[in-house]
Amino acid sequence: MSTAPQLVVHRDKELMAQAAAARLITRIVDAQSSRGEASVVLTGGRNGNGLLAALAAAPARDAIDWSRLDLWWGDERFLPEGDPDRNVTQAREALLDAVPLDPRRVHAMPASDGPHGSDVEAAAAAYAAELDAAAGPEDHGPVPSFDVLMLGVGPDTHVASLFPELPAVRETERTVVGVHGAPKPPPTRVTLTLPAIRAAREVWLLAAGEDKAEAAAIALSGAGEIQAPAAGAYGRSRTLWLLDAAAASQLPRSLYPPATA
Ligand SMILES: O=C1O[C@H](COP(=O)(O)O)[C@@H](O)[C@H](O)[C@H]1O
Repeated sequence: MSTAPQLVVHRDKELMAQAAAARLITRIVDAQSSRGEASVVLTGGRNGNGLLAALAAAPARDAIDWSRLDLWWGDERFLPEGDPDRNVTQAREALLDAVPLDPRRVHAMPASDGPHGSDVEAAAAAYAAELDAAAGPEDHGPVPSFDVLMLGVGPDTHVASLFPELPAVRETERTVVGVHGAPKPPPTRVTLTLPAIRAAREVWLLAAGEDKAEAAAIALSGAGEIQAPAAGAYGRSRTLWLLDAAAASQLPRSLYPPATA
């Protein structure tokens, strides 16, 4: 069942990143208090990395028990380990290297020079198997019920590496697939599919900057998920769009909240 998107609009991208980081800290701490652990799916891109940098700078980050946090990725650029364009490399730089995570709980997607070599389908299948192994009987299928799954929204409405009209966004069975011919470099990627994304309790879509305004307006105005993948990303309990004023500037009046914070 889809949850209707809720919108929060902040003054600018810096404030959006700080507020989203504060929100994430609270969500992780709450999950760890009630279940003893938490799981979060990270996104790449400017907004996702901005959030991680804000989290690194937030004194309240110490409220998180980093050793009881599972980190997963929504997508990865299929490049060699340590490549500066890999989402995990950027996340390590922005935050992960500065906090005491349990390395066994950091579930990076395979690199193109890893055990599967350049076989992106094998890499995707391996990540799907890792997710399946982490899912428990209380989960709703072969993917854990992530507490929060974050997605940066691309200017073309892509989320994770689900680009408009490409086969990956049409996938209804597999939880992770290889992507060929992505319009944004690099062309070869690994991505969670929409069914895997929808296993999350909460899905947060991040959109800051003028170049995201059209995408946000299209995705939030009833577009189909094949043409606008962001429109198909929702969580089981909550779907939250975190925007800055520039990204919200083309939203229809009926959607735009009365006040910005
Ligand atoms: O390539 C990617 O792009 C999107 C959006 O990135 P942005 O820089 O336009 O915010 C990102 O969500 C995805 O994880 C990444 O691989």
